[in-house]
Amino acid sequence: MRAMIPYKKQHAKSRLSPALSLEEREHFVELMLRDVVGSLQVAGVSDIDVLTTPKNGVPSDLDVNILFSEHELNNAINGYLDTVSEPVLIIMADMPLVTPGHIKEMKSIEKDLIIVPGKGGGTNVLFIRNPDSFYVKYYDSSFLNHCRIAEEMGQSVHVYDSFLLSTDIDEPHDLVEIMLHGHGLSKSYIDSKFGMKDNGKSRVKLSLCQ
Ligand SMILES: Nc1nc2c(ncn2[C@@H]2O[C@H](COP(=O)(O)OP(=O)(O)OP(=O)(O)O)[C@@H](O)[C@H]2O)c(=O)[nH]1
Ligand SMILES: C[C@H](OP(=O)(O)O)C(=O)O
Repeated sequence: MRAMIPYKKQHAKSRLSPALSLEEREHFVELMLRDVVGSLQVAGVSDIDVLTTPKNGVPSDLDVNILFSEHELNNAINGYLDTVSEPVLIIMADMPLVTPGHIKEMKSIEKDLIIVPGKGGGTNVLFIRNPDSFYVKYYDSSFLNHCRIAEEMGQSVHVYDSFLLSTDIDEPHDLVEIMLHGHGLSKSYIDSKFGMKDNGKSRVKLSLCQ
C-alpha cells in the first residue's frame, strides 16, 4: 500500500484565524504534516506521496514523494487516483492525532473502502483498495458522498469509528484536543501558545498563554 497526503500551506487553515496569525498557521500546518508523515512511517508505510503545488513548499528533509497539481482538491485527487494501481490511504494533513496503531488497524480491515468520518460530515481518511473503482468528492457532506460513491461503484465499506481520527484540526476549539490527546511537534507548538481554561461544569477551553 501507499499513502497520499493532500497539502496546502499557503493561506492554510483560515478557520483557525481567530486563534493563529497567517504566519503561525502556515508554520503549524507544516508541523501537522510532519506528525502525519511520522505516524505513517512508524506504521511501516514507506511510499508516501504529498500532493501539493510548487508554491506550498513541502520541506525537503521529509522522506516523501512530492507530486504537483494545480487543480482544486477534488480534481487533483481524482487525477492522482488515475495514476495509482495499488491500495492507497488518503489522509488529510490536518490529522495530527493519528497514531501508527490507527494506520495498522485500518490496513487489517478487509473491505474495499475504509472511511473515517470527520466531525460535521467531512472525510478524514479514505483507504481505497481499488483506486480504479472509486473517485472522491470532498467538501459539504463528503462522508455521505463517499458512502454513495462506494455503493455506486460496488465497493464494500467499513466506517472506522474513532474519536481521535474524527478530529481534524479545523477550528480553534479543535486545538484543545491536541493539548489533551496530541503528541509530537503539533502538541509542542500548541502547548507553547495556549493553555487550557477550566470552565466549571462545561468542558475545557483554549486560553492564550501570556
Ligand atoms: N493539493 C491540495 N491540497 C489541499 C487544497 N486545499 C486543501 N488541501 C488539503 O486538504 C486537506 C483539507 O483541507 P481543509 O481542511 O479544507 O484546509 P484549508 O483549506 O487549509 O482550511 P480552511 O481555509 O480553514 O478551509 C488538508 O490536508 C489540506 O492541506 C488544494 O487546493 N490542493
Ligand atoms: C476536505 C473537507 O475537509 P474539512 O473542510 O471537513 O476539514 C472534507 O472532509 O470534505
